[in-house]
Amino acid sequence: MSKSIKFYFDILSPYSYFGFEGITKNKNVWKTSVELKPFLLGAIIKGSENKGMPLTNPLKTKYVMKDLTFSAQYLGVPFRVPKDYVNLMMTTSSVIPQRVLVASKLRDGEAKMENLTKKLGHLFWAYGKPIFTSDQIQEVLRYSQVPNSDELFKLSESSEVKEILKENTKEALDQGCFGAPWTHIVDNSTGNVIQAVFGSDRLPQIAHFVGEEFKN
Ligand SMILES: N[C@@H](CCC(=O)N[C@@H](CS)C(=O)NCC(=O)O)C(=O)O
Repeated sequence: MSKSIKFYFDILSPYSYFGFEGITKNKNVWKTSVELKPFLLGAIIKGSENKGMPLTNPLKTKYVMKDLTFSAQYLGVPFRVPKDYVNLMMTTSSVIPQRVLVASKLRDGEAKMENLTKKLGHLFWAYGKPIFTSDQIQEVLRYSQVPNSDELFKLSESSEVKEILKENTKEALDQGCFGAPWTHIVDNSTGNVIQAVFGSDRLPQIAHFVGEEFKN
């Protein structure tokens, strides 16, 4: 059976950052096609009524703070736990950068969106540069030398882009999504999702399931 992969991610999610780095490192040598889909973690948490977010439980919070560094070191991904991490995660919306990524995919295609996601991911998760407000993202787009960045930002505010982001989020929610990153393995002959998977740490299993090798 021929299969393909859809990888849903949110730049505000550190595990999405790890998963994005992991899957993009491998996908170019895979026969299996991988589509990268920005979605909105906040809407996923709300839509799935996930009250068990790690950061609402002190023991889980303590665990996650260590697990992040532990995972980043294992994966060889540059990473620093941001200052005031818990508060940041609870109060920040990623809707602006996520719309910019949808706009980038729409205007410039998947490969350019992949590059931009990596840039944003590194700037925020490795260097602590904020990317969440209109001003912050516009500055970063200019600094990253994205062509016609003002036009791209304008496109990110269009109803077309807003709808795509909502649609991506709904696609995941419809398959039982409650967190990020989230992956669908699709049967190409029917278009049906045959397996939906939570977490960056499941990438080796996903690769195995589609008959590919996963390298860290
Ligand atoms: N073990 C997973 C953890 C992923 C994770 O905790 N993701 C957070 C967002 S950064 C989440 O969606 N949590 C929801 C939950 O745990 O219910 C991994 O290594 O990727």
